[in-house]
Amino acid sequence: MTTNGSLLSGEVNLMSNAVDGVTPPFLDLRDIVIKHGDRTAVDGVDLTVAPGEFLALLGPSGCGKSTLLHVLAGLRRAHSGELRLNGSPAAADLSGKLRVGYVFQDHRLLPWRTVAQNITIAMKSAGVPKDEWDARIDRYLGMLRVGEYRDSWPMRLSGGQRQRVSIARALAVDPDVVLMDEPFSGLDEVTARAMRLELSRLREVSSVPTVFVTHSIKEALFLADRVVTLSHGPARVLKELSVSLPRPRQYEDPEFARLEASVVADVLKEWELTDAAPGAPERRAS
Ligand SMILES: Nc1ncnc2c1ncn2[C@@H]1O[C@H](COP(=O)(O)OP(=O)(O)OP(=O)(O)O)[C@@H](O)[C@H]1O
Repeated sequence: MTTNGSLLSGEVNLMSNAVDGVTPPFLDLRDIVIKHGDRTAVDGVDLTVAPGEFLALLGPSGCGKSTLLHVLAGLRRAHSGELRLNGSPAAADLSGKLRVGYVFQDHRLLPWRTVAQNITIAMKSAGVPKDEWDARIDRYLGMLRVGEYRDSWPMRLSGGQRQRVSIARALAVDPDVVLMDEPFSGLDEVTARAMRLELSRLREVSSVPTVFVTHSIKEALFLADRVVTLSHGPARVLKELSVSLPRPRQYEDPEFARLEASVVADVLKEWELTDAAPGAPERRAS
């Protein structure tokens, strides 16, 4: 780590860099600090994502989850810290080093393009060969059960259907990593539950490493292999929890309820004790 806020850059080897049979994390972030101007948004976060892992980043509104995701997406540089990709040092700026499938809170489909055209635009900019476009559109829309809307305008779809299309668009670029920023928080609870189930089902056929940002404890426990709980802003890691319950998970399962209660106890204690407003410039002394 350099002292001027930027990181040492290095060759990025996207192939596995296993040493002595031990596969390194796909992504390995150490002591990452991210600032907006002179305000610290992420304050020394350590985070790993294993190959094929579904990781949930759980934190309260404004704590810095999206900011962290933006660094993973290569949209923003870390101020300081160490970042590794498959065991090899990577620069603070991941831009162009990973093919990212990004799913936003809102669908971000262009209303003047059909569903298929929206997906085509993403594939084109990701460099997917043209002769694969049609097959991929059919495959991923089919996988998300919205194949019949291939040639529809986004405005003809429900909110849940639009989010299905935006997930299909993210997968169609054959991403190295999928980043999802509260993709179901704009949906009603019934639709959100259906979408979580859909995503859980998708994991059976797709093992792209995924980082899923949420402030919903239920959602994190329903979906993730591992839940990383963040503090009030500026974000610090409070706790990590591996979730080994079989899928699809049941909210009413006593073990699910027990895990939920333990996370609630952890986060409420921290979040309630923090009287600083979200995004306050400095973290509380602990
Ligand atoms: N471009 C920016 N310039 C200045 N401050 C910013 C910028 N983007 C975010 N922030 C601030 O950084 C802090 C973290 O924001 P961020 O969007 O990462 O939080 P979040 O946990 O994703 O919030 P939410 O769950 O509400 O989406 C907030 O205080 C926010 O106001």
